[in-house]
Amino acid sequence: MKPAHAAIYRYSIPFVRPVPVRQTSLDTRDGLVLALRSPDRQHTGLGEIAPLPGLHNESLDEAFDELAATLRKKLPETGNLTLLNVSDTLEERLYPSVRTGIEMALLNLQASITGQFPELPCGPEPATTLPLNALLFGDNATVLQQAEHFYQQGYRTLKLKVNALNKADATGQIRTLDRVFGSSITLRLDSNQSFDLEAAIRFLEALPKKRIAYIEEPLSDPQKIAELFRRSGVPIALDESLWQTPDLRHALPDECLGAYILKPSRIGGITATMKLAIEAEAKGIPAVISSGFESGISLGFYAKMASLLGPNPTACGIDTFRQFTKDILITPLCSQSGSLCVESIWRRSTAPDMSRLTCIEQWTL
Ligand SMILES: O=C(O)CCC(=O)c1ccccc1C(=O)O
Ligand SMILES: [Mg+2]
Repeated sequence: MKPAHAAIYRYSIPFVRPVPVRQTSLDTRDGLVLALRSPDRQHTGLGEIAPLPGLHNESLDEAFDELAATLRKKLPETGNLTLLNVSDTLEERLYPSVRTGIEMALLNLQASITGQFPELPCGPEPATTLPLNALLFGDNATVLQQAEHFYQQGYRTLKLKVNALNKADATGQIRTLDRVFGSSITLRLDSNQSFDLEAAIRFLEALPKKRIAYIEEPLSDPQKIAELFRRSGVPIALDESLWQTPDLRHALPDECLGAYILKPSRIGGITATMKLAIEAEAKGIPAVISSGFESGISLGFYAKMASLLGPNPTACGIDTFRQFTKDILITPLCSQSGSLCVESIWRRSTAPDMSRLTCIEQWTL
């Protein structure tokens, strides 16, 4: 299989409301879509390259330059691609967002040609539906309103953004959610490395701990994660640490780890993410496929990835499609009873509304 034509498109989608990332907040999501086409142009494979300010180090322009340079050097002839070998077809030093987009496009092109998405070699039975965690952020009234809305829709896993700077609000929000929904929900917290150790301990001590599955990246100094677990008993999920300090996970006792949060475009590709997911599950740690506010093109693909991990997946962090006023797909993604139907969501993700994409460069490879 060898792509013969390539095109790079650009998109810009407004968020429904400003989305907080690290120190700032964003009004629009900007990204690139790579389309690889077969020699007869009958088949197209799409991949998305969308570094997020505050999450990625590379800018969109830097990603574009590297992507264009990679395409100019020609993509290699490839045999039977799987999620575990697609990475071998590319050179090692690529930005994580660029690697993810090219791997996604190659796998989607092969899936279009063969008529089916490649399964994992010797993998478990795939899931057909995928539960999601609803994302909660904002002031007290907004968080409760959102939680009630999602609960009515069928969501049972809620992920709340908490920040050391307004921990009193977060504490109140979590206690309210516990009082209103009790044991019918599971709460996940994400502090994006905002607490120091002592503040995190005090924060967690004041919470209904039995309701909390884990806290993602509680500490500005992740080296103290084991101590935080020892002193609080709350399992810790790794997100930023997985790429900032990749060896840290091996130094932590398995029982302290609540999950690996896996954002392919930040981890550095489809293969790298699947390998980490398989590592986590082998240790009995949930692998939560998550996203960095990418478009439906990535989210449909990530749904496929998550489904390949087994028939009973943990709730995924790809509910972010609802943060867009209008996605770039012909048929936007939607959930049913708080879950995604994997096959139909992936099919939707392969059909963009071309009027929302601007072509910026194309090649015959
Ligand atoms: O995991 C989810 O449910 C949504 C994704 C999410 O929270 C996120 C989105 C963009 C940047 C960082 C993060 C994060 O998990 O920290
Ligand atoms: Mg996180």
